[in-house]
Amino acid sequence: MKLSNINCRFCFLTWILSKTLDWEGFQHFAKKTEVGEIIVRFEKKGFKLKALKLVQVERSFAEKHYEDLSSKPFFAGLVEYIVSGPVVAMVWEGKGVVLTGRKIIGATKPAEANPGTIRGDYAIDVGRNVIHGSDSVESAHKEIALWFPDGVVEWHSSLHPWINE
Ligand SMILES: Nc1ncnc2c1ncn2[C@@H]1O[C@H](COP(=O)(O)OP(=O)(O)OP(=O)(O)O)[C@@H](O)[C@H]1O
Repeated sequence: MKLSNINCRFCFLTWILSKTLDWEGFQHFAKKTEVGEIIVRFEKKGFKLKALKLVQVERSFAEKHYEDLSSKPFFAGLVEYIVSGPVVAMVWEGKGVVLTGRKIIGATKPAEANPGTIRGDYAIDVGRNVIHGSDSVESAHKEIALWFPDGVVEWHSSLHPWINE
């Protein structure tokens, strides 16, 4: 499936980071933060899941993903965090999903994130803020191409007319 088939005005890439190094740790994290619960937040809103995978990210891949932040003092720690365990990468589609998705995720600093947002509910430290979301349609295009080079899944939801005007 070619990315050009997607209306990327509505594309959004997000992932959930594990907190510890091993799989057991990830399961603990998943239990603590309920990865499924996080997915449900996007589903309940009415967004459509277009791709999902669990991956152990290579350091070079993490550096590529965060290349725009390479001059930041926290860059090394950020890369360390993302490679420290498996990552759940997802593509969500829907009207305004980039903007709304970032509201669902909450402010970068969990202390400033409202309760009810993912970071407000599941995180404390900025360097462990659990989840990432593309900050613009342009970066969503870039990130989807990086994370899902084979494309995403095109499917039709029977709920579409009940959610969208
Ligand atoms: N001062 C900081 N100290 C440690 N880590 C930070 C700091 N600022 C940002 N980060 C980490 O770098 C990530 C990317 O920072 P950015 O400024 O792009 O924030 P963001 O757009 O809210 O986050 P994201 O792109 O991950 O959704 C943040 O999500 C956070 O994990």
